[in-house]
Amino acid sequence: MTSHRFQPQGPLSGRLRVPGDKSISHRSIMFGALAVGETCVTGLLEGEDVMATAAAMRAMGATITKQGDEWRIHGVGVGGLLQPTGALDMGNSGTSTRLLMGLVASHAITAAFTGDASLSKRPMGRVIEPLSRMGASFEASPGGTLPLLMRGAQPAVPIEYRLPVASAQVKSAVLLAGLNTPGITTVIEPVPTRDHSERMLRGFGAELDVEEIGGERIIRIHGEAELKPQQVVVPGDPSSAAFFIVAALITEGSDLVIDNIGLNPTRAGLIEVLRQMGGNIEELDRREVGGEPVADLRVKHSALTGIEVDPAIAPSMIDEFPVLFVAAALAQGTTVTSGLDELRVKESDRLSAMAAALTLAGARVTECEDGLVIEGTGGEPLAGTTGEPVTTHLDHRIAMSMAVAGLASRGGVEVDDTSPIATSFPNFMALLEGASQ
Ligand SMILES: O=C(O)C1=C[C@@H](OP(=O)(O)O)[C@@H](O)[C@H](O)C1
Ligand SMILES: C=C(OP(=O)(O)O)C(=O)O
Repeated sequence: MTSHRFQPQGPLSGRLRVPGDKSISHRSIMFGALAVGETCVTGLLEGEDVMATAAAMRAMGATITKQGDEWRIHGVGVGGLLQPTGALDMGNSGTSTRLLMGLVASHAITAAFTGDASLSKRPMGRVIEPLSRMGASFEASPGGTLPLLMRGAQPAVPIEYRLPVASAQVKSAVLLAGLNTPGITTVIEPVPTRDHSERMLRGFGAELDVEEIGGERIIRIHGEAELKPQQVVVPGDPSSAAFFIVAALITEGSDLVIDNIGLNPTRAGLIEVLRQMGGNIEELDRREVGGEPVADLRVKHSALTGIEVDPAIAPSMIDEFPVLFVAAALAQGTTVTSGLDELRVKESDRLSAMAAALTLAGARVTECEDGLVIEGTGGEPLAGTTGEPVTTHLDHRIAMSMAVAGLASRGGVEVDDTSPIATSFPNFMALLEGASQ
């Protein structure tokens, strides 16, 4: 555990660049490892979560190396994954676990999945259920958690699966299992979630179609696919940029440009909500990078007003709520959020963790069953923590959100453990320090 006190540090200005998108980075390694030939990836996020995916794909036969700024992946072909000799250690990463369980489900592989204390509490029943229907079998810990052992099915059975939770990880697990399954595997998504798997699988040459009927998305993947190696350019992660967007909005005098941010509509909910609150966020040089819309964002200090956040927007900003709560704590008036049950099953219970942390830092927060209600200060800094530090519960987003709260406090915010930040944003502390110089 490495504790740190985050202090007010003056306006954020100049330009900065955050690391590559975590979701796209995981997928570029997985899909590269299933293509025949060499995939090259630039802008890959070198965080611990993505490295857990890389280690697992190596353990199942792929060759993954870094030369200069470029990652090169020699794939084994769909159906060609090898039996790993040891357990696959997923660290802190839900995305690695659920997507790789999907891949293993349609290979003749038996694999043990393990993870850290946070990941070992997270629900895997949501992927065990559809993957069992496809023929895989499981021995999981009580409650459907890690560690677990799974046996893939060869051949697997194609299914039509309606997602019971809005989850891109569950959607992707079924689609990835479908890659090596004869016939057509169908996922019905009542509420759209991030669509990187669909975009990238198409880019790698899979036959995948998406039909929209009455707001639902019906995604069909043709099995026994052949993936072709690609040149992937990973855009900057909007979920990482979120910390700097909020930091600039709530710190007086700030005028910051964050370069090269992915603005896929299934990820851009936070920007919309912050604009509704009065945030001044300008998109510069909108363009396309690696098949994703991208822009540089210019963010200026703004007087924010509390709002009622429409729960329908939640899937497009699911990882950004912790830092939105910080913005709300500094806004004028009340912010009400609801429909956020999924936040209770992330790296931590993010509703209770943020309610406790913000309260300790002097904010006025009420925790409800499926959201938080926050009375903002109207721009006045929070008091900050005095005695005990805030608890991050092995959750990178709690640590970074409370770092941002520290900037907008009188006495600073003490965070008990900054080490989880390395899972998604290894240079966060250095960038934060540099942004005010
Ligand atoms: O598919 C992905 O890359 C992700 C999906 C989301 O999880 P859920 O599918 O559990 O909502 C998100 O929270 C996670 O950080 C990354
Ligand atoms: C929920 C997250 O990641 P994962 O599910 O991959 O652990 C996150 O990065 O906020």
